[in-house]
Amino acid sequence: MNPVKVGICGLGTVGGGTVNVLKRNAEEIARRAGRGIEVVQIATRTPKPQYQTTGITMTDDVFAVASNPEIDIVVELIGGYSVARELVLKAIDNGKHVVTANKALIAVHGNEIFARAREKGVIVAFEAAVAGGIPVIKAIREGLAANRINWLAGIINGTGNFILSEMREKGRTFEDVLTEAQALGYAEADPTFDVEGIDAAHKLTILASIAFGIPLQFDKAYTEGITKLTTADVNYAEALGYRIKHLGVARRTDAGIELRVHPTLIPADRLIANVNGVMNAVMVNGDAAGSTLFYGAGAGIEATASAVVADLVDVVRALTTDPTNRVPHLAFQPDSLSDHPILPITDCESAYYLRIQAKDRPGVLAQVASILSERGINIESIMQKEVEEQDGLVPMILVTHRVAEQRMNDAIAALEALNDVVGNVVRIRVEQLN
Ligand SMILES: NC(=O)c1ccc[n+]([C@@H]2O[C@H](COP(=O)([O-])OP(=O)(O)OC[C@H]3O[C@@H](n4cnc5c(N)ncnc54)[C@H](O)[C@@H]3O)[C@@H](O)[C@H]2O)c1
Ligand SMILES: N[C@@H](CCO)C(=O)O
Ligand code: NA
Repeated sequence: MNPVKVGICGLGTVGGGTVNVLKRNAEEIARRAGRGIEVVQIATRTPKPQYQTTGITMTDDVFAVASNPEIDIVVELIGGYSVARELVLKAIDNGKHVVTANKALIAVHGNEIFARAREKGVIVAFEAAVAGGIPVIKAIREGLAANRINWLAGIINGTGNFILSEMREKGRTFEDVLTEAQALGYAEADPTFDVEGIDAAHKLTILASIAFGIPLQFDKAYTEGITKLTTADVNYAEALGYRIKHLGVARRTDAGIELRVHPTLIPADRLIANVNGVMNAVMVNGDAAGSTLFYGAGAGIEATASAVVADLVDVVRALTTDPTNRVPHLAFQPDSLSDHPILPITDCESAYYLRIQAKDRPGVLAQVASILSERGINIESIMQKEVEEQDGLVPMILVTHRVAEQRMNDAIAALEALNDVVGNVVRIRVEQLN
């Protein structure tokens, strides 16, 4: 099948990431989508030579993309309200599907845009608009579709959370961290959107609509930023067992829906209180599922591109006439499954915690170390109890670097064969998960 043709408007942080991810993972993406996804045109005012655009038509006119008869899907990544609105409406009028990362646009003009899209029978997808790379829109819309959602609460601005985390952990100044967030591409074109809570309110507005089935009502959201927070309050909160986080909260009550963004004290031992840096997290409480928590990078080049490309895959799948291709049972199209082998455990790699019961004699440690080093196993840390346990045995605790299981099996057999080692070596695998 021919690839689906895509036009991208905006080659900044997210646009550049999208071009990169589409190119790097082209084959994997086509195996999932059922067709290739080809970028044929990019509109930008600021061409970026670092992105590979060979074979792609470049223009500075976003409306040329919306009118290009070759293009099936327009990706809006220019940001802002007015040109983006015109662009998206024009693309829809021309029968194109739209993918956007623009939460300001959806929160403020979404009702109008969706109505127009319904008239024209096209899809408008916006996973990247909320919490960057976290697929939270999909999770609420599809995964939690059975639930009456009671409330949701989230850290939904990466820049703000990055600033608060760096100020608390490293004592850096607000301005210093904001400048870094801008350099990393996290911040909005106007960073007051981030630090005054406007961006979070845009996202919360979208989440509330998806959670409760209400029209988008950004103008009703209460918005308070982080600019008035002081180090003193951060420290007092800490002393009381709390962390201060900038939260968006949407809660259903008998009287109506609470829609509010503001700094909030959260007990320090809650998972969401430990979400730091550019990471975002959204907690959703539904009557059937209870509380679920979605965590991941809330901003940044490829994290956001991940959500944009996922929306592209969704649109491509929706275009197929075969319903089984739209939701492939194993996420990849059935004729695209690969024969990559599953490894036997002996070929699997991990780090290891080892506990060795050794006789309290000089030279045992050297013997243990040489058995491991002969097999290329590096020791990360070692702990030997000073005091003898019963029977003159001293436990020796080691943590190793990653190594294939077979090699560790050989090493353990050699360790157990040492005269000064008694009984079996206890092994527990270690995963750093970072
Ligand atoms: N940066 C992030 O981490 C992130 C995450 C999620 C969502 N978003 C959203 O994605 C969108 C893009 O953000 P970004 O960070 O990539 O912005 P950016 O400023 O890095 O890039 C915007 C690009 O659009 C181009 N552009 C803007 N107006 C144009 C016009 N009228 N004609 C032609 N080109 C135009 C600019 O030249 C630039 O290449 C915004 O809506 C933003 O809110 C960003
Ligand atoms: N400026 C936004 C980008 C992601 O939406 C943030 O920092 O969260
Ligand atoms: Na998302």
